[in-house]
Amino acid sequence: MSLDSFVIRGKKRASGGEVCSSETRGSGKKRKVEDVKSSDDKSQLPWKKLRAENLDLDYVRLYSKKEADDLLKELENALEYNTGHLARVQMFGKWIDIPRKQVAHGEAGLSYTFSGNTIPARPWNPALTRIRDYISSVTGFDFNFVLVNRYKDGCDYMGEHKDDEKDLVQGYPIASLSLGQPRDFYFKHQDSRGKNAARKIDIVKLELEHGGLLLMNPPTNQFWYHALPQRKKLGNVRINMTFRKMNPSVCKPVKQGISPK
Ligand SMILES: O=C(O)CCC(=O)C(=O)O
Ligand SMILES: [Fe+2]
Repeated sequence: MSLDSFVIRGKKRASGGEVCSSETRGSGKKRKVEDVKSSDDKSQLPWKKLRAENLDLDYVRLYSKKEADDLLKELENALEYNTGHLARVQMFGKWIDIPRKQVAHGEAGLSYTFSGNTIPARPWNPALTRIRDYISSVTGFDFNFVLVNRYKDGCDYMGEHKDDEKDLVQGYPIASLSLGQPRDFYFKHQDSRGKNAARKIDIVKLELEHGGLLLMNPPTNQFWYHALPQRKKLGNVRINMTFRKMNPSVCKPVKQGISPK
């Protein structure tokens, strides 16, 4: 893969669509991308390293087109997504339907709390287990939880957020595998958000390809927000899986029927 397909340089991309009002654009400056030496312990894959202040990412095209096509098909058949209250989040005190579909799988008893909601892990299925184990073998990190997001087309999106919740093991990478429609993805430093930003720090943009694996290494999620913006002209499905290491719940289960003293 060429460096140019990793770093989004221009405002408009060939695959880009209608510009949405919430879209954020960077300076378009090319950032430094280093090849990781083949002696690196992340296997012999052609990883690309992307660095900025307190941002540390690794990216590789993990699956071939044929492998990624087959996996996407398998997951489309195997996965069922959350509905009802599990498909809602709280934004500025209001409950809204998430603009995509979502489900979590993982070890029994694990759950993920974010934006006012708690998503319980369903058991691992064969496809997710295979993908998890392959990612562990090439990264050297093990994961006990995966959050799956399905974007039916370019209208579905994920807003700016940091994956820094308390139930994540601190100092551990998050491995994000994408299948289907390639989509733009960006990182914005917390000090450079909003009109009254304290600093001006370039946005880091990349394209997440079919079969592409992005490792978000610490301390990235402490300092940088990330988002998958709308691209309304894109019509195809995309599935993203973020493999995570979660702490087992530290809270004791609530006893039913006993009122607090
Ligand atoms: O779909 C994506 O690539 C973004 C996923 C993500 O940021 C998340 O699940 O926290
Ligand atoms: Fe995220």
